[in-house]
Amino acid sequence: MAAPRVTMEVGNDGVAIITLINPPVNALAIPIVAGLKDKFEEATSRDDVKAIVLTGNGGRFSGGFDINVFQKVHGAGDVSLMPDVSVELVVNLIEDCKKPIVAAVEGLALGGGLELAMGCHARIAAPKTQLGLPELTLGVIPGFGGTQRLPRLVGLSKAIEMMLLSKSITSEEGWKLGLIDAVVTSEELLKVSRLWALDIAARRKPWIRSLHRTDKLGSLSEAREVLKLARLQAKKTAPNMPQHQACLDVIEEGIVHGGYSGVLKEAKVFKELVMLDTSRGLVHVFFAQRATSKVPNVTDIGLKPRGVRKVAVIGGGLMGSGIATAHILNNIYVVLKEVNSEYLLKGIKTIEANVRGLVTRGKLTQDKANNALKMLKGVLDYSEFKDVDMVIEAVIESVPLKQKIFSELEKACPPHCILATNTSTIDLNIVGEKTSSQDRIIGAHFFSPAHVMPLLEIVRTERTSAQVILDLMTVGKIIKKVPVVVGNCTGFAVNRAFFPYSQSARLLVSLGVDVFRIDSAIRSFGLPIGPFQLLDLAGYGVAAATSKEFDKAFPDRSFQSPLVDLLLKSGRNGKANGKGLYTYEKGSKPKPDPSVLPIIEECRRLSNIMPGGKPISVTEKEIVEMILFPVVNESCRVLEEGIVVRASDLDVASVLGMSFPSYRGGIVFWADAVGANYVYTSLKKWSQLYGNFFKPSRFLEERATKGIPLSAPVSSSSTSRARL
Ligand SMILES: C[C@H](O)CC(=O)SCCNC(=O)CCNC(=O)[C@H](O)C(C)(C)COP(=O)(O)OP(=O)(O)OC[C@H]1O[C@@H](n2cnc3c(N)ncnc32)[C@H](O)[C@@H]1OP(=O)(O)O
Repeated sequence: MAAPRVTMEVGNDGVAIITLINPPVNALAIPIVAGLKDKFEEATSRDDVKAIVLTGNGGRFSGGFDINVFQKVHGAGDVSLMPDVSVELVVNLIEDCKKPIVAAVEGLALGGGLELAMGCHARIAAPKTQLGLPELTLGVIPGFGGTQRLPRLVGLSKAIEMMLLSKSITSEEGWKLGLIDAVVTSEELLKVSRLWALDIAARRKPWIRSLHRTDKLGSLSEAREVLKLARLQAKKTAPNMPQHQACLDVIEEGIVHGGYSGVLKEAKVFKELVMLDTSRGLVHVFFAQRATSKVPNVTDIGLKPRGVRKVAVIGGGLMGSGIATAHILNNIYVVLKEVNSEYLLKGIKTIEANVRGLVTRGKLTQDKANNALKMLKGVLDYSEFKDVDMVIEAVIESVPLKQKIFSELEKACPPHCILATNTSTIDLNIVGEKTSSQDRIIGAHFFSPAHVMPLLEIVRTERTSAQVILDLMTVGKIIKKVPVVVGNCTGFAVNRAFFPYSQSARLLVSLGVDVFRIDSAIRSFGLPIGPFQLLDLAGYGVAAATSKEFDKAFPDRSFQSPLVDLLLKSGRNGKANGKGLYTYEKGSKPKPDPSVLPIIEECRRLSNIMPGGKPISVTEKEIVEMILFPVVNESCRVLEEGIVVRASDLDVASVLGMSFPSYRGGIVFWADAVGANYVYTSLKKWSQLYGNFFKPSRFLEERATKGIPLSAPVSSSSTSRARL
């Protein structure tokens, strides 16, 4: 790939076109920043240049500052690696330039890209250009003046919404708001921008420096009221993320003391934030998520994905209907098969409700909803299966039933058809045992609700063909999931790594720790709900069934708690029947139910593991560690066995599948930040006190004692090649 560069061409009309070239998104890498400074200096000093247009090569203006530099800053612990762009380039060379500068934007202008454009004196955009300041998702705030210029261009409330929610808008919306001066076709973009720049030079159009504007900010008291509300909101929605409050503080500085003062404070706060663990975690997740697209021997062997136009889903239960919804929403024709018309109707109704729910929440237009529902057909037999490209089986977890379905599918579907199962625990080799199509059998493990949760765990066996894996990865992306390819074992990567999560929580209860204190400690750590509220949500039947699978697969380290059985015996089934560890009333948050306390006492009596018969005393931090370190321990086994391609895949899977806080970078990244040796010594201590459940794995012990990070690659000789 050619080196990143900035070019300049001066036309006969006296307009210099400065172009960013750094495919694929024209990220503002250090050489690009240096190139921009050079070209703007040159254009300013040249007598033959009357005006300047700034644009990006290849149909994309810019995806923002080069996020690789953040990683370098994190690695070196040296913030001085960040160049001064905000004052030196955007204020001094662009906004204060004595020649007019117009940004010609197309495709996307995000982060630092949009900030460069806002420093220009006008912005012309091609249709549907994506405009946004998503820096908060990386743990920082906009750092090239965005916190100051965006409120001045679109108004304070809209700017806060765009920055705090990292929500981008289209160029059409941007034009209505005043961020964009004109929307023109892609073909006309440069022509119109050149003329616009010349018009500014000739004073036929206004020469506007965004930082100097105040007309959209409202009065000081109005602005303070908007900021106060935003602070309260951010406290609720992002309690553990410092960048939200920091962003509002910096905006306020500019409103009170003027835009330039805001720019200076922004640069200072940006440098503080980029060094925090929040930014380290979020930047790690950004790259980790993109790395999941690279699967050795699948995406690097020249295969081309085959189109998947028609998909059959077997089973219209909660999972099946969610999976069908995800496909029809993205224009893929779905045949939903059920065993009788009653179940089929129920499945179709669930899909309709899923789609309607998105319309009610403003996430889908009525038109798109109608079109999506047209892509669905319910059937009771296999006659429609003759031309499907993929089948996803989503029936109950029964081996004989799944085996029967797969041997029927082999006959009913065309030979190219992908045969996928949504099983969350059963070995895929067993599912496909009665077929001779092992190369087409693959796991498509969705997380509930399947049309909302972003993770798609793609499970391959040693016989699944690379083409089939690639095709499912491609469909996964089309239906807006993040596909993570994993190996075949009980629970695959996510449920396998996280099975100790609910078990350790139940073990703590048997040791005398309060159920609701455990949930609260886990919430404060950053998961949206604690393990017991999750248990209520999933239903006790599911919990009992999955526990059995893990007891069977890992008897040496599985903790068998009597809690779920006792709850079931008392007529409780969690949220589903409104009777769980919490009470559920319409319109109010779940409340701890004090009437479960006798059941918990009975559970402790039956477990009989409290040392000396007395509850153990633990801090909140110990609660979190006693629940999550066993997850780290199992993750180590997942890594050692080669169930995932790389450690960061498990980070992404934990964030997207288990809602592990993204700002902690995922389960393995977090464990490395805490320190493998600390995790190891803690587990060792607890295993001596409370038994084998906590016993450190060989992999953890080795890495901890040798001082090797858990995320460091596993040598191929120690990985079971059969899995990946
Ligand atoms: C000081 C400033 O205020 C700070 C900043 O500007 S921070 C940066 C703010 N910008 C962002 O957060 C945008 C991040 N990028 C994205 O959201 C998406 O990549 C996108 C919408 C631009 C494009 O999405 P899509 O077309 O799906 O491509 P995607 O696979 O994500 O990215 C393509 C490649 O570009 C890279 N890339 C994208 N944006 C990048 C950036 N800002 N810096 C470095 N690399 C970037 C990706 O890592 C990926 O690399 P790979 O092919 O080696 O894996």
